[in-house]
Parts: sequence; C-alpha cells; structure tokens
Amino acid sequence: MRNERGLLIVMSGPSGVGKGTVRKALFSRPDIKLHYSVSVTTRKPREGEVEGVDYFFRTREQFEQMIRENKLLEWAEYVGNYYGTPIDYVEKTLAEGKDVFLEIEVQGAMKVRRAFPEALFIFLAPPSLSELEKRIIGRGTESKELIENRLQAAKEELEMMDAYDYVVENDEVDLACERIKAIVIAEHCRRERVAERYKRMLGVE
Ligand SMILES: Nc1ncnc2c1ncn2[C@@H]1O[C@H](COP(=O)(O)OP(=O)(O)OP(=O)(O)O)[C@@H](O)[C@H]1O
Ligand SMILES: Nc1nc2c(ncn2[C@@H]2O[C@H](COP(=O)(O)O)[C@@H](O)[C@H]2O)c(=O)[nH]1
Repeated sequence: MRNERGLLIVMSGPSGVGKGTVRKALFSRPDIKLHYSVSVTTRKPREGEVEGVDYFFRTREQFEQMIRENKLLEWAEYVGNYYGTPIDYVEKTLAEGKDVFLEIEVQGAMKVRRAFPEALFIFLAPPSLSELEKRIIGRGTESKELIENRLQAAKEELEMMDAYDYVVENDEVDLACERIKAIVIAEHCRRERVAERYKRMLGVE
C-alpha cells in the first residue's frame, strides 16, 4: 500500500558534480518512475537546451512577477541569475500520489525544507575536489570568469552536505542512479511502515 500523497525528492550538490547528468540518466530508466519539476530561470539557454524541457526561460521582469504572485515554491539567485520551482506542478503532482523530483541548488533546497519538511533531501557529492573542478571546466559551457564563480559557489555548497538526509557519491553515473533508486525505495517502505503502525495505534483500517 502506498501513501496517498507522492514523495518530494530534492537533489542538490555543487555546480559541476553531475546533477543534470545523473537526473537525465535516472529519467531514462524504465524502472524508476519519478516526475521531474522543470524550473524557471533567467539564464540564457545553452546550446541544445529546450524551452519547457530543460527550463522555462524567462526575463528578470517575468521572474520577479512570478515571485510577487507566489507562483514559486522556492527561488534563489545563483551566480547572477534567478532559478525557481513552479509551485502548481509540484502540488498537483504530489496530490495525484506521484513522486516529484527537484534538481536545485542548496539555498533553494533549504527553503524547500522549511515548506516541505517531509521531503527527502539527497546531496550529490563529487569523488574529490579536483575531479569536481575537472568536470566544471570539462563541460565547457561557461566562460573562465563564470567557471571561477561557480567553483567558489561549489566550495560553499559542499559545506551544506550535513543538512541533507543522504549523501550520494557520483563517481559513476550508473552507480549514483542505483544508490538514489535504493534510497527512494527504502524511504517509501519506511513511510508505509510508519503509516501502518500509526493506523494500528489509532485502531483504523
Ligand atoms: N560520474 C561522472 N563521471 C565523469 N564525468 C561526469 C560524471 N557525472 C557528470 N559528469 C560530467 O561532468 C560535467 C558536469 O555535469 P553536469 O552538467 O551534469 O553537472 P551539474 O551538477 O548539473 O552542474 P550545474 O550545477 O553547473 O548545472 C559534464 O561534462 C558531465 O558529462
Ligand atoms: N534554487 C533553485 N536552483 C535551481 C533550480 N533549477 C536549477 N537550479 C540549480 O541552479 C544551478 C545552476 O544551474 P545551471 O543549469 O545554470 O547550471 C544548479 O545547481 C541547478 O541545480 C530551481 O528551480 N531552484
């Protein structure tokens, strides 16, 4: 028996650790049924990024209007751009009993923790700092200056690891996906056991 409401899963981690890569690998697997919440950003699209698939790309004015109209579950300014999670999709999908997956940076994750303390928080960690630097530089999507800014932010983000329920190492993409799958299954089992015990305690079916 599943809980009626879906599970909100929040994955974050430092820039370049491989969050986007692991998320895409997770969503390409038929054995994992999660629903990805597409974020809104004021960042310019990278080559190959598609509106409504990778992000909803908006102007700063449009984003600020979304903030004023309470359309975002959380938002943050990260290295000069706004990023935020549209609240309607998350609420609707959880209410349908489906699990929602957010891939967001740490400031936003801490805001989700306040709004949804029952969510599951996973921190994706690099095998080493030098490997992290290699990955950010190797991706080749940012200028030298932006890489420096992201590396600086990454060091601060690594310090937030303790605030998460689980830390998953992204040494290999497939292994990281397996670990996340195992955590999500274990979390569902734990919640079902708690719900059953609580119902027995109350004497209801
Ligand atoms: N396990 C891995 N081993 C080696 N390279 C990896 C691994 N995971 C991701 N990468 C590579 O690291 C680079 C950064 O990955 P990705 O863009 O997914 O990171 P990110 O955490 O989403 O970054 P950002 O927060 O800046 O968007 C990419 O070039 C990707 O191919
Ligand atoms: N707080 C939020 N952070 C988000 C959201 N969507 C993405 N992100 C994070 O921003 C950085 C930079 O992303 P990039 O695509 O420019 O490399 C990265 O850590 C993303 O996880 C969001 O809705 N809220």
